[in-house]
Amino acid sequence: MEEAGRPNLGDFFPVLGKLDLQGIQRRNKGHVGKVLDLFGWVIAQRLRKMKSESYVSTNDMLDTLLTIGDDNNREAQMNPTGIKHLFLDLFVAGTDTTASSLEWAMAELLRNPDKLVKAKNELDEMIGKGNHLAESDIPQLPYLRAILKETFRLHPALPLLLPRKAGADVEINGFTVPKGARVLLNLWAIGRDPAIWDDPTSFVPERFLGSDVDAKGNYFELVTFGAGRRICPGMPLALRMLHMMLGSLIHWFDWKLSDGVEPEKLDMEEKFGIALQKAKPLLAIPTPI
Ligand code: HEM
Repeated sequence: MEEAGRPNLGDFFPVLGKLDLQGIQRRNKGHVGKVLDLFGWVIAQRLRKMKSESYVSTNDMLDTLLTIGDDNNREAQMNPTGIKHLFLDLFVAGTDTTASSLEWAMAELLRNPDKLVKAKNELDEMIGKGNHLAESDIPQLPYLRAILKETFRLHPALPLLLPRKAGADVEINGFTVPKGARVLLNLWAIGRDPAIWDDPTSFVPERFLGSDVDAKGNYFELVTFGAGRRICPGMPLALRMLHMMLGSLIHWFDWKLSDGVEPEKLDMEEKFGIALQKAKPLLAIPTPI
């Protein structure tokens, strides 16, 4: 992901694109090749196991896709090469985005201990100390949901979404976007626009309490996962995972920053790249409750 997000001269001067002067495409091919080899190995192992008579299906995603591949009556066919590339897509799109959103949420809570206490109290009240958080609890946890929305607003995992290309000349607000132009949507700036948000640089989950705004593509001020027919297909999984992981981290541990860092001094600098990551990884110490 880091390599793919490096500023590439070819993006600014398309005529230089094919020359790959910085070697970005060459290095990316190498990284992608390694990941594809790894998935290829996993698929080959599974196919070998599936041939054995004693094999009991796990019904996981790989088993399901391989079974679809065997079914000639289906319209959509999946062969191991297709599965390998599908896994690459999901792996690239789903790991850094989810991990960095969780890291930013934890960093904001450690920088704002009063919000952390509020989230902990909500979990204690709704789930009860010592009880595990379940997916079905998420609708009963408005403050936890508000924390994630506020994290998406300030720290969108893909701050410029994914690049688009105008299919035709389009006029928007008096500006002409010519056919073929690359269009980037600056979600980071929208999330901090004082014309839309009060006190935009502060972490205030409360702004989402009692508000209908969510990040599922219906409110253009918060399109963390994009919108429309190319909206992130991993959104339902990402939202479930993030609520479950963040809620469990808050519910099961007391947290403090390492090396005695004062909350207000926590470094929140961002690193340049496709995915918005913390420049300095968050160092925090959990104590089981
Ligand atoms: C916090 C977590 C995530 C965020 C913020 C996020 C955000 C996005 C965004 C903004 C897009 C581009 C949408 C557009 O073009 O308008 C996208 C595309 C995509 N995401 Fe996610 N995503 C996340 C997690 C995941 C997960 C967990 C998966 C899969 C396991 C996933 C799979 C994909 C794929 C395959 C695409 C490309 C879809 C296409 O080209 O049509 N994402 N995501």
